[in-house]
Amino acid sequence: MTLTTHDASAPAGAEGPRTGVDIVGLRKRFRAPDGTVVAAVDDVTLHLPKGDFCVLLGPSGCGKTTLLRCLAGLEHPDEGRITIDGVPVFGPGLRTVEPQDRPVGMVFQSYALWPNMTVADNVAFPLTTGPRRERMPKEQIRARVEEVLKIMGLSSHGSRAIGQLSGGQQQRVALARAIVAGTDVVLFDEPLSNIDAKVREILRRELRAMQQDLGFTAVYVTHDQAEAMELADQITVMRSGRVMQNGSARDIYERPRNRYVAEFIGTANLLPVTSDGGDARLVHTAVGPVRVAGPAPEGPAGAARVVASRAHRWWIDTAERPGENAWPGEVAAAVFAGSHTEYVVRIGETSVRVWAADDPELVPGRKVWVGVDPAACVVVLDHD
Ligand SMILES: Nc1ncnc2c1ncn2[C@@H]1O[C@H](COP(=O)(O)OP(=O)(O)OP(=O)(O)O)[C@@H](O)[C@H]1O
Repeated sequence: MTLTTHDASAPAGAEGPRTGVDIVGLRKRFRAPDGTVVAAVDDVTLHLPKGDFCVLLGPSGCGKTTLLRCLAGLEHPDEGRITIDGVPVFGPGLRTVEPQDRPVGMVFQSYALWPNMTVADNVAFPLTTGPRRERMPKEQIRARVEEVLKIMGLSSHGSRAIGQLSGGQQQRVALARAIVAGTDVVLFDEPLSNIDAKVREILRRELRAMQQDLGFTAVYVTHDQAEAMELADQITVMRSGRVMQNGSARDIYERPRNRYVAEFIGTANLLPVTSDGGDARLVHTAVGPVRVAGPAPEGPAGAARVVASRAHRWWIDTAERPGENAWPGEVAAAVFAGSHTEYVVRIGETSVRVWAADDPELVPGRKVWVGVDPAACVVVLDHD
């Protein structure tokens, strides 16, 4: 990465082969104080394409930070291989490459800035320490620091002390420091979670624009699905150290692989499949047959499956509307959520959630018809 903006007119291949980050069979276990062993990263194989914004997403404890720290060299994996932009940094028979020698920048949740140094000195730090020390003359460092401070909107703050900045500004300094050395990969560990909601939104948009402009590969850890959806070219959903699904935000949202992914991202109705019958596109559930779309799900024959559909793809009507994927029901609850109202509707013993425009007639006890577009119904595995 250079600190000029990305030249979209450059001929294909002018930047060399597209590599990015390759992780193969990576494992990292920890021993807890009580002696139990935790598989924080459990046989992870993953390709993070060069120039993409890749998000590692999952609940607390799923291993996303440990995986990121393995990439940074801050954690020593037990097994596997890591290659960053064609450079093997960890693998069998390989001398482990130390964090400062890896071609990565890193931004932490806690900013990790030097409080006694000025903004400019913090940003210059990666250029004045480690192996680059001899290579860059002072004047060039000053010019480079000015360039990144400008990108981050901090041009007039170079001589300030860190303590004189707001949280959002401090994180901008940390971002500037991560990109100053021109590394092609920048690792982010929940960088916006200490920043208040409004500033977080702005920084998120700026970060995405800056990443696209400069063209670096971003690997970004978060537990916030909205943040993941907004930022990512590729989302990796993790659970208990393992990758549950890897794909674009749209893939993950519209074609979740299993119940876990469907429930972790967005609001889904999950109807257990009681039998497939003969037609892969018409499955049987407790509410009756459901017409579904999409490819047949992976997994062994006979594995438990559920039909997943998003709450906003359902409709609700006080008029009778019999037909395919339509059922009579009764409103059990209505919760006003601003942009929509969530109606909980009982269909026999089963409850579904329907997100629809607020309607004062739809009160608990009201008889209604609900239904869902078959194109919005996919069959997914009930378990991992
Ligand atoms: N140094 C350590 N010693 C022992 N166990 C650890 C250590 N670091 C992480 N773990 C355990 O490994 C698992 C994964 O932790 P990790 O911090 O990678 O998860 P995470 O998904 O990033 O969670 P969070 O969002 O809370 O940071 C957890 O069970 C955690 O308790």
